[in-house]
Amino acid sequence: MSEALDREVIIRVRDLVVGFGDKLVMKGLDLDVYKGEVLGFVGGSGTGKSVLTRTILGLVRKRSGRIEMFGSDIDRISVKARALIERRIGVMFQQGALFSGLTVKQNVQVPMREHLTLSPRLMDELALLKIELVGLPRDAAEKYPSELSGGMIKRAALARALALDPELVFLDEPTSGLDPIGAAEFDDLIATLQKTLGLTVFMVTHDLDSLYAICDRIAALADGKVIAAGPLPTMLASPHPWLRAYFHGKRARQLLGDATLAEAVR
Ligand SMILES: Nc1ncnc2c1ncn2[C@@H]1O[C@H](COP(=O)(O)OP(=O)(O)OP(=O)(O)O)[C@@H](O)[C@H]1O
Repeated sequence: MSEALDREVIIRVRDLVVGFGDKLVMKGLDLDVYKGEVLGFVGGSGTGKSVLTRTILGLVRKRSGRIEMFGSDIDRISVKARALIERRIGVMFQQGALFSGLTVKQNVQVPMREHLTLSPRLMDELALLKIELVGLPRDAAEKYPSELSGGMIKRAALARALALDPELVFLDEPTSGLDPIGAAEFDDLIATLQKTLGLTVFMVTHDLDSLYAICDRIAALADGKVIAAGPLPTMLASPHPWLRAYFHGKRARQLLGDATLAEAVR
């Protein structure tokens, strides 16, 4: 508790209500994301993980509630202040969402063009740095998304998310569609970048391996609310039926082993 009170909150969501027509997706949701952590955000299919991400990013309109980022209520700041906050954020959407008509380098330069005024040469150098940072070969820079493998597309999308040297990164199912080895390599990349760049990471994922391998805390969404949040042992010990099914199901047992799970709930 005192640890939580001491930590700087980068995203604070309070009493968030979001809906479409007469259907409510968020029903008074609260969430804190702390500076420097990797928060894994889980929930059943269609519970609203993407909607929450998009609402925090200002892409979906909320009905009520408060969203603060970097200490500012995003409804109460000027357009200029909002743009400054956007510069501190990187986003990797599901499936990469690269522009198919642009090369990898040009994709990485999109946020640079939007937010910075740089010479073409400097933009090229910066884009190449980001491309190397995510472990892509230099010659990937001139390739189009259709010429890349699934894993390379993810890396290119991550390079674009890092284009503006963000402090906070949103990753929407970063390892989906990758084979287990590719997914583990991508987890390692995220963990390394998070440590070396001091990033705060908000990661929506279905991938139990990622949760175990790289998340400092996990938050679970069900019925429009965060039903539990904390480090893995806290989540494993939760009596909530959805969490028990999720963390103690067959796949979890294969990953963690029965002994670890039994230890966690003792
Ligand atoms: N623009 C929209 N208009 C109407 N309903 C929407 C819209 N966007 C999302 N929804 C609905 O909101 C709910 C939550 O969707 P969301 O995509 O956030 O789920 P999710 O938890 O990310 O699911 P998954 O894990 O399958 O990606 C779903 O019922 C979806 O149909």
